[in-house]
Amino acid sequence: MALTQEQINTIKATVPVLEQYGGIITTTFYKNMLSENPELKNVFNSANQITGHQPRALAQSVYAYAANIDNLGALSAAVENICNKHASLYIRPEQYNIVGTYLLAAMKQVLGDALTPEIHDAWAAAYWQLANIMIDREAQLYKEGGDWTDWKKFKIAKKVAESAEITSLYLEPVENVDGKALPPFKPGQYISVMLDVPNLNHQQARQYSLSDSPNSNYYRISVKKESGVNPTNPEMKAHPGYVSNILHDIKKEGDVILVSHPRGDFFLSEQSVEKSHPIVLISAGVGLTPLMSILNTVACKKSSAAGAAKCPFASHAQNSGTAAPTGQCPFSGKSANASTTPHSSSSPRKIHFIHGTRSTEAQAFRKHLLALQTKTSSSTDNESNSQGDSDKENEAKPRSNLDVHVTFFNKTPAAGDVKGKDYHHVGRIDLDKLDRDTELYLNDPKTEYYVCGPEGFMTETRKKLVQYGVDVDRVKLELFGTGGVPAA
Ligand SMILES: NC(=O)C1=CN([C@@H]2O[C@H](COP(=O)(O)OP(=O)(O)OC[C@H]3O[C@@H](n4cnc5c(N)ncnc54)[C@H](OP(=O)(O)O)[C@@H]3O)[C@@H](O)[C@H]2O)C=CC1
Repeated sequence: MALTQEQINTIKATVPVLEQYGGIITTTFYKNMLSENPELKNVFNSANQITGHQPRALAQSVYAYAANIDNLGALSAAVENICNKHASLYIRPEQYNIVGTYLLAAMKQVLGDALTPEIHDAWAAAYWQLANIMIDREAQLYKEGGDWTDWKKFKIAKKVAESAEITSLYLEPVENVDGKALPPFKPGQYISVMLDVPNLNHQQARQYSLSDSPNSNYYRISVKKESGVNPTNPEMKAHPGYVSNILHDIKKEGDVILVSHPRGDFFLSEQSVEKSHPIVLISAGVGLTPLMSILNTVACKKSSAAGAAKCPFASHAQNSGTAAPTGQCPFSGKSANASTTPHSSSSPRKIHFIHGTRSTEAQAFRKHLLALQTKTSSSTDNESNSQGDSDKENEAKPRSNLDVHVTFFNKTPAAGDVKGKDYHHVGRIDLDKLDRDTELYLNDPKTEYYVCGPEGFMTETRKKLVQYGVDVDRVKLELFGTGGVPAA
């Protein structure tokens, strides 16, 4: 039911209180709810409880809700982000009862008599207004997921080290009994992975971006091993990294884990895959994972349009070792031989992959990225290249209607790294160091920018692009770690 004007006024009047006490309220809320409902510890991220990230993110969301209570449209992107995350955790409508009860009780506990019955009732109505919007959206997402309605068992078919700290896991469904292909996903989306965490005596779920283009046989995630925790040492409780360390150190090829349906509101749309405007993919650290999926998907699509017999770019064709799908452009599900895009005769589509890392050894997918750049560079179209790639990589060289350009920022290049090849700029990513027209494609009013990495990096990058004159709608940030509400 819609709020009355009086309730809206009451909620708005509490904005300054939330600014001051929001963090204490949400910390109290999580503490009480999780101690009295321990089964919910499987759902909430324990590391984020310890670091305080989760209460902070919720406080930020509650504050944003109150501030926009008379302009809910301003929250739709954040709501979509959170609903996708909820759906990837199989949150159910009945869990909204528990959350609502404990949230209002925490307000009472922290604010005492200042929470008058009138304010309490206004907040109860506001809570259920939002909860119902979210329950409806999540029901829709579950429906779109078809018969995949709960966690599914997947086997770790293969583990591949991509850098000193990032390892890819190729996940194949165990229960694919009816021979159905894996449902496709949109490049940029993530799955949740659920594991037992022996230290905590409960399960934990984490979201990981899918890092390869969609295909019918497996999902690939590429996981950074978060430092500072030893999953076999029960003393090491107060540090993030429970799940990533188990995936790196304990889970082996052949082991089975639980996986959710792909979700997420950060993706390259099918229309954008088909179009020809430039794309700039900007990542820091392990934030490159969803952008690898976007890159490989566009590369696959373009190679299929150019008539390559099979997709030569994505890992399912190059190095997975898992059952490789044959001759399929997986995003479209059409034969790779079919010339499907309207752009095959136009100039190559430009993609610039800009990536920043702390060091050379932290750089994942470097060989793949450089090979893709060489193979697609417009000047080397179907000619032998001069960068000395392996025979296997040259074998796969398609006719190129794609022009991939790669720029590495590296804070500490290794001895022997060659500037211009192994790295291009020393330091953190700095867009001012790039040419506005030939590297950022600011001269094309349709260029899209996809940004993923630490939150400060994403918001600073967006700010900079907007300063350059880019319309904010063309800058997409992956905000799943922030509940969709980034710091300003
Ligand atoms: N799908 C997704 O949404 C994913 C999101 N992420 C996000 O990526 C982040 C972590 O990635 P991780 O590899 O651990 O990152 P790191 O802490 O290793 O940082 C990676 C690089 O980013 C640089 N960096 C950090 N902050 C900024 C900034 N404000 N401006 C420019 N450069 C910056 C770092 O520089 P320096 O060393 O100087 O700090 C470093 O070179 C997490 O916040 C995670 O939420 C990661 C994976 C997937």
